[in-house]
Amino acid sequence: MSASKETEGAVAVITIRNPPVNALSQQAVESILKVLKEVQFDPAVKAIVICGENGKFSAGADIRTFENIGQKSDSLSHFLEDVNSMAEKSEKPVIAAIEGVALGGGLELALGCHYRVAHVKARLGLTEVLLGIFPGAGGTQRLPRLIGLLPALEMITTGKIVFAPVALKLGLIDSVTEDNTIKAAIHFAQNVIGKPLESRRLCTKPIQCPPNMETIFNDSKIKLKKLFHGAISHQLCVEAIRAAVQLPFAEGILKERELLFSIFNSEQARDQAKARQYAFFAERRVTKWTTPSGANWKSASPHPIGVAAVIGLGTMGRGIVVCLAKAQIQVIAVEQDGKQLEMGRKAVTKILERETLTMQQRGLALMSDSFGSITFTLDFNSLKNADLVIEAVYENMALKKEIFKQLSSICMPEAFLCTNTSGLNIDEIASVTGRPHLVIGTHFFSPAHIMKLLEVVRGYHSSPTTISTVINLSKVLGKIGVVVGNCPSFVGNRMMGPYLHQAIFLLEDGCYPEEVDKVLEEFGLAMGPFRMSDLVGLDVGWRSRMESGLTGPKLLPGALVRQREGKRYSPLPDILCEKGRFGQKTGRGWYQYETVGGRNAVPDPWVQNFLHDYRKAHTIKQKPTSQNEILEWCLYPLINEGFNVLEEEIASGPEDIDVIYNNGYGWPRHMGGPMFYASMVGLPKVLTKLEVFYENNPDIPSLKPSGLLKKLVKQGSPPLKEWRSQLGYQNSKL
Ligand SMILES: CC/C=C\C=C\CC(=O)SCCNC(=O)CCNC(=O)[C@H](O)C(C)(C)COP(=O)(O)OP(=O)(O)OC[C@H]1O[C@@H](n2cnc3c(N)ncnc32)[C@H](O)[C@@H]1OP(=O)(O)O
Repeated sequence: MSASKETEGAVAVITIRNPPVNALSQQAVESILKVLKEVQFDPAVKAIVICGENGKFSAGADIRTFENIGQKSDSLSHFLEDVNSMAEKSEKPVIAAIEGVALGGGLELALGCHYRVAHVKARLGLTEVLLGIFPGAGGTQRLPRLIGLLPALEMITTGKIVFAPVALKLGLIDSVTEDNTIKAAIHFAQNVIGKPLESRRLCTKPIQCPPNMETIFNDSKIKLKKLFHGAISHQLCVEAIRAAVQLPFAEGILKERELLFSIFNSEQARDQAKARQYAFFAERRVTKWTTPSGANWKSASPHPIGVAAVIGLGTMGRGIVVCLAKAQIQVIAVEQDGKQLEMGRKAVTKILERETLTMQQRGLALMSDSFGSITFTLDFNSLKNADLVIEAVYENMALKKEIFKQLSSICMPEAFLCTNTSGLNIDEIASVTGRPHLVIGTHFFSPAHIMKLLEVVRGYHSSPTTISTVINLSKVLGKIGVVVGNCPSFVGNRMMGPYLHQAIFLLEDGCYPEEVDKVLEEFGLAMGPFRMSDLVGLDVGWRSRMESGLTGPKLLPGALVRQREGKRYSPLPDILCEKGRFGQKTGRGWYQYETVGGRNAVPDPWVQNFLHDYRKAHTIKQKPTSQNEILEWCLYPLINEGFNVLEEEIASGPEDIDVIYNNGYGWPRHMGGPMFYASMVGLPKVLTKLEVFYENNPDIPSLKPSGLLKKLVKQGSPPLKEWRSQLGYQNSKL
């Protein structure tokens, strides 16, 4: 961990060294300061270049040192600001040579420099807000002075990262190079030696402000509240930028410091920051997968995938084709039916056109011919050329088995066979092939080209190489792959089950869909259970319940309306479906919509009357339910199922579950994920509540507290990072 100096003629090159990402620890900043002082006083040095070792400028503060967030991170920011200020005041030109990343404190350091030269592929951003803090080393004061109020407001409040070409357009950097960045920066430095520096010092620059600033700040706060559901740091960013506009630079720096300090002083803001930092490391932790049999990320090497095939061009298949093509993988897209194939081709082309436009807007000159080529075909035999096949037909075991039987004989013997399913048994599908070790589940989330999560479902026979290949593929696709075990509905949907049932029981007991949704959305979930069900389509669950005989023609005669095999059952969603209310797709569901396919959910008086009549018909007494009761009643059973999933070794650690929920189910990152949330609430409290719920509702088995939860409480509720050791897995490094 150091910064070193070399000289190239009259130019001193300071290199930050702290592998793997040149994070700015206390020691690293001390070292930069020391070398910077040294070169300031060296008469032979006429200009200074600052760069990072191994193609990365700096990923900002060392997040690992934030563990006990408080004064320490606060003073680290002040310290970095001292360095920034020294660079800014230097009488010799200081040039940041940005390769790879300049993020958070890394970009703040670059803003203290007089000039910035970046490699064309470099990424720049003030990402602090995504870790629950905000730029505290002058970033909120310098960025608006450099690129203007509105772009700075957007970058700082959302943590948006821009590529060098966009940064150049914004005026964030002065030059872009496709060649050696350090050499380009040295050359740049040589050209500016002796030129006046006053106009290059951001601390002296006025901010160009539009006249309606107050409206801009207020609108921004409202927008951020909706977007980030009550996360405090985003709001504070706006206040810091307001200070940049209203105060002289030095006072603005003091205000920035005061606001940052307020995060460390508020328990709620501190918890949100802890949760976000946990979520960051949890995403890295899940790449180091393990299975109960002892296979792990180190024990297998992934195979590269040059050609991938997708079978079925419905909504999921189309999205999967798009993400493979975007990753420049050659795709064979197969359909059974000519009309479906044509519709699929058109839909994929349309999405890729939109993606091209977005890429261009983001400064990535990626034209459609830079996507992997796609062959649309009805010919199943073309699958013989694929390294990996993803079957994405609808959820029907017989159909999937039929397809896998064919794949087994058509595909290369070493080809990997994946099934995109949200809950079917992988082993049953693998059993019809002659290569169960190469079969694995890939549960994509809709829309597949956008959602980051991929549940990678290991079957009993899936080999470590197969797991490793698909996890690697998920990274290539820009997704986060989480390895999970094979059980009905896997991890995410399995935990959703009790949550959705609980929400529906609340309707029987006196709540309305909009009331329940409001509580969960205020908690931070992207969508409450009823809006989400309307989006997914109520018919999906209805079909599956009919299939399993819970409702419809297969229901055994004499079954009670509100009970199945002695367990509480609510027929409410079945009745809605019988009335043709499938959600957004029919314009009616738990809500009403302005049109068929509309998205704006409006409370429906029909639903209210229907619930009223239903309660009356079943003589259910309406119970008043507080917001807190709604929250606990819905979330604690979801968490409880998470503990069951851990106990059964379906997920290998709490981080896996949290990554799944943060990236696939709209869980608010500033709440860390359901398991992290449970650890913050306190396991004894969750357990006690579940015990009371179960005692009062013995006909709801999902309320029965999980054995693992009880065990952890009995052991004195160890911190989350120790739960893994209770499962026989290696200890978490978090
Ligand atoms: C002196 C401080 C003064 C002011 C304070 C300012 C506040 C901040 O700067 S907050 C930090 C802001 N920085 C970020 O948000 C960047 C976070 N990192 C990333 O986004 C990515 O890691 C990446 C830099 C884009 C690299 O991505 P990738 O190539 O996919 O590799 P990863 O697997 O993500 O990371 C590799 C390895 O590095 C660890 N790591 C990354 N960033 C940091 C960091 N800032 N601090 C500490 N460690 C970091 C990451 O955990 C990985 O470690 P493993 O042990 O291999 O898992």
